[in-house]
Amino acid sequence: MSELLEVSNLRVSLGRGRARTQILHGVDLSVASGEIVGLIGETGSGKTTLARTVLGLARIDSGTVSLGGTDVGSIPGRHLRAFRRAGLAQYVFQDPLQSLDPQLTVAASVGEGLAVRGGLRREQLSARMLDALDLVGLDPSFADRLPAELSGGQRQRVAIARAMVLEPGLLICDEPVSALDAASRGQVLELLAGLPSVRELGMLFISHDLGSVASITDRIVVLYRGNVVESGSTERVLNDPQHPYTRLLVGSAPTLGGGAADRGTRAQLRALLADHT
Ligand SMILES: Nc1ncnc2c1ncn2[C@@H]1O[C@H](COP(=O)(O)OP(=O)(O)OP(=O)(O)O)[C@@H](O)[C@H]1O
Repeated sequence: MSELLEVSNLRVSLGRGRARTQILHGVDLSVASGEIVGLIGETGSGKTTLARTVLGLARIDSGTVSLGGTDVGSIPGRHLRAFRRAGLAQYVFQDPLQSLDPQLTVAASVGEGLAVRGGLRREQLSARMLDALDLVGLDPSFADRLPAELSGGQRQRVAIARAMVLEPGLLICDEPVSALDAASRGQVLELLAGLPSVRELGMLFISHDLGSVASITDRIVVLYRGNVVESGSTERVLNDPQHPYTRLLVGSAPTLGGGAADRGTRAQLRALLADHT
């Protein structure tokens, strides 16, 4: 497996003037083609900021982000749009309605990125769009529907098709199943888990839900207040967490044997955490 994404000692600040705050404090992370890496951490730990930086949407203070061999931080501002349009990394949001225009049919939504990129004839565009629908398990009859006519799970499939049609090397999924009901959640997770074996793809899977993370990732990176406090194989991190914060997360996860850490234990871990950060 070759490294697709290589993040090294990344520091990023957000906000302006006096409100400017450092969010990422020297983050290291990599994703190889063919693997699914889970990025976990509580609200505000910097997961989305990291994802946005990879997409060229946040300015880098120092450190590097290399995506498919391109140094994202050194792309001149005037070329960033072209970089994003090339679609080497694609983003799947928690709420598919964020990426789907309610006025556009499924066909128009899925084909939009390709149309903007240009260079394809109408029939080629249509064939690629149908191919992407097939990839996510939707038959051609969905092409003429509007988002309002779809279930939550079907909408998320369309959002995934819209990303995959651009043949990205990296798919960043930010809480992709947390807005779905339990049945659709399982189906969409199964779909995502299978993508790297049918397309040349690496995936960064961001989630609070350790149950989902456990079911589809190869490796896990744990982010705490903008620092990577632990990383390793999914099995090792979940079965033998080393850092107190990871122990707290794993112990509190209902889907992993729920609340294994009782209140007393959590209080102890929180105290430990205070010493470790
Ligand atoms: N534009 C901004 N200006 C200043 N601070 C910001 C800005 N956007 C986000 N932040 C802050 O950066 C921190 C990290 O936010 P981020 O969204 O990356 O966290 P997260 O781990 O993805 O959280 P969540 O799980 O809730 O999505 C938070 O404290 C947030 O308040």
